[in-house]
Amino acid sequence: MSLGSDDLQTSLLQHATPDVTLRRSGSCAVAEWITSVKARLRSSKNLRSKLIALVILVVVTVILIMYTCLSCGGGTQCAGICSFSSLKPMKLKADDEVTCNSTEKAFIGKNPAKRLPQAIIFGVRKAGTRALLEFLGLHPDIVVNVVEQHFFSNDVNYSKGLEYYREQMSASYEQQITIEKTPKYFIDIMAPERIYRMNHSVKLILILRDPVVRLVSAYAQLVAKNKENNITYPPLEEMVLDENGDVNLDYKLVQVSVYYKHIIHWLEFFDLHQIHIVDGDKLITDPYYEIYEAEKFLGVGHKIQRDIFFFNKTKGFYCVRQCTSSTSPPCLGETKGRQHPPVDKKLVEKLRNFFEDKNEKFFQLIHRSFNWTTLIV
Ligand SMILES: Nc1ncnc2c1ncn2[C@@H]1O[C@H](COP(=O)(O)OS(=O)(=O)O)[C@@H](OP(=O)(O)O)[C@H]1O
Repeated sequence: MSLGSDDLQTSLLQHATPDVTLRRSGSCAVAEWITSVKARLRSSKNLRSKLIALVILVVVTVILIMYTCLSCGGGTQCAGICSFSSLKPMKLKADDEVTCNSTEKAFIGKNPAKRLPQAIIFGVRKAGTRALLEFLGLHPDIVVNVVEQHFFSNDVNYSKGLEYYREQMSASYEQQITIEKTPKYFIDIMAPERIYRMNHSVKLILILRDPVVRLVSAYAQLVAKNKENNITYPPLEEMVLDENGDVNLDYKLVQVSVYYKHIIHWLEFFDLHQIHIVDGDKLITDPYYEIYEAEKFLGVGHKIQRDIFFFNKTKGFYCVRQCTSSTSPPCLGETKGRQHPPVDKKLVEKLRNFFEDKNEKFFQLIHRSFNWTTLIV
């Protein structure tokens, strides 16, 4: 059937009702509409009407895509055509000059009070726990406790009771959640049970990093701390290997990196779905993605936008344009992102071999695996 120019335009305009169509039956109706318009295009012999039809088709398709993306608001359901706008990792502009845009949280909430944390970042030390906490603290519905409490991992603190613990928390409003972080909890044998007793449905967050890189990071911290007191800390090789040249399991830094031994205790008390795992190596390269995943786990809305983060060349890490208080700087302090000492390749290989089966055991327990074989130490 051939349609005249006006007929074709009228017909196309009649079909150009994206709003109604979309609301009626979503993306299927949109696809149907596009197909029907394409069919009419094909059947028209008149060049002018074909051109007009094509222009209308393009304009309406663009409007439809914009409408769909705006109405899905950047959530997971937006993956696909809308992912360009929110989810895909995007390289951000390097920016060394940015200062922190101090926006004290303008809370409008009910019943300000100190509350026990509904979520705890319980480890792992040197995996990025501070960055994670600080970034989550940008969310208007999250209140973070900046001081590590060591409440569940320290008998003296624990004996002071939950009221004492609650008193240590920052005040929050009813709709907000409070988060505490103490990396030591992960390796503490008593912490899982004690936390379970406080709240068995607490949300737990565990940030992980390649165990070898983590070990070297912890070692760099010890070297730096000792240097402050004019003490020379022994070379890594000396600490990490025993007299036979095998990896020294008595060295605390090695023990912490044997993740499976620690997680076993947590899984005695908590379901895996209660533990959200953050990839600490990815938090360094793409903080937005990891924070977005944590927002989903915590059940707070998606508020921490990609453009809050910027890469600071001098620091070598992502920093934030927005900060929780007028005194907080955009980047984490100098104890975060230290220069690691050079480590002999053979030692790295030995450590990687040592951790291989231990990592495998850990992956089986958490039903997830990480590529911890290639990162530069
Ligand atoms: N954005 C940003 N800025 C600075 N540092 C960052 C960031 N994201 C992750 N990291 C990594 O965090 C590592 C320190 O981990 P923690 O905060 O868990 O350390 S601690 O256990 O609280 O001492 C720290 O380890 P080192 O690089 O070895 O110092 C960083 O690599």
